[in-house]
Amino acid sequence: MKPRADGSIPPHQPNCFGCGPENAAGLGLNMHVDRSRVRADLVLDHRHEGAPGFAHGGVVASALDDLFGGVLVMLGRAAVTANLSVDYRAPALLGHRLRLTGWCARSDGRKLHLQGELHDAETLVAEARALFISVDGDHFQRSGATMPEEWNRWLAPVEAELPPSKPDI
Ligand SMILES: CCCCCCCCCCCCCCCC(=O)SCCNC(=O)CCNC(=O)[C@H](O)C(C)(C)COP(=O)(O)OP(=O)(O)OC[C@H]1O[C@@H](n2cnc3c(N)ncnc32)[C@H](O)[C@@H]1OP(=O)(O)O
Repeated sequence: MKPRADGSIPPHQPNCFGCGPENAAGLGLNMHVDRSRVRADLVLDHRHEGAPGFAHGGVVASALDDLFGGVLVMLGRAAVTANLSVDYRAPALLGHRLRLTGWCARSDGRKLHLQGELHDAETLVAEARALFISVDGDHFQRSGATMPEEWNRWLAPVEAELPPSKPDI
């Protein structure tokens, strides 16, 4: 799996909660590569509500987690979330166009240190840091589900160091 020629990132799989077009309960993220970052717009609605008019914090975390899954596609690394930390800076308002941005801050063997932000126009709504750990095909075989064909090309262990993304572009 890799970004398409136009920079858009294909869904992880059709039923992915974050980006799968066939998941009626999903967030429907459409991600794309912008230089060394991944971006996506997100509009949340009453299905995602916590306090009245505000998005549930877990939904915000899910969106950032799946965005990091888009960074994996950009990097060409199969990995899973080991740790996800979110700082909520302002309420995420339902019906607003929110912008997600994610990038790889650094890597260390199997460890990928990813960072992301959620903005509402100029307002910083949330920022996240995550540790992802590279995995191979055996990790995903544990579910017993059929893997998408294109995942097979991803699922070789990768130990090589990745260059850090550029400081801020
Ligand atoms: C073809 C396309 C394929 C696409 C493929 C893409 C992926 C797929 C996308 C699906 C869409 C994405 C959506 C968003 C991403 C999810 O949502 S992923 C789902 C949520 N995450 C999980 O289910 C992961 C569950 N956890 C695990 O399976 C295992 O704990 C892990 C993370 C694989 C690590 O286990 P392990 O391989 O046995 O490694 P382990 O030796 O424990 O740790 C390795 C190193 O990491 C450190 N470490 C591990 N966990 C932690 C932690 N929580 N905190 C700090 N350090 C830690 C260890 O200390 C160790 O450090 P060193 O001793 O080497 O210095």
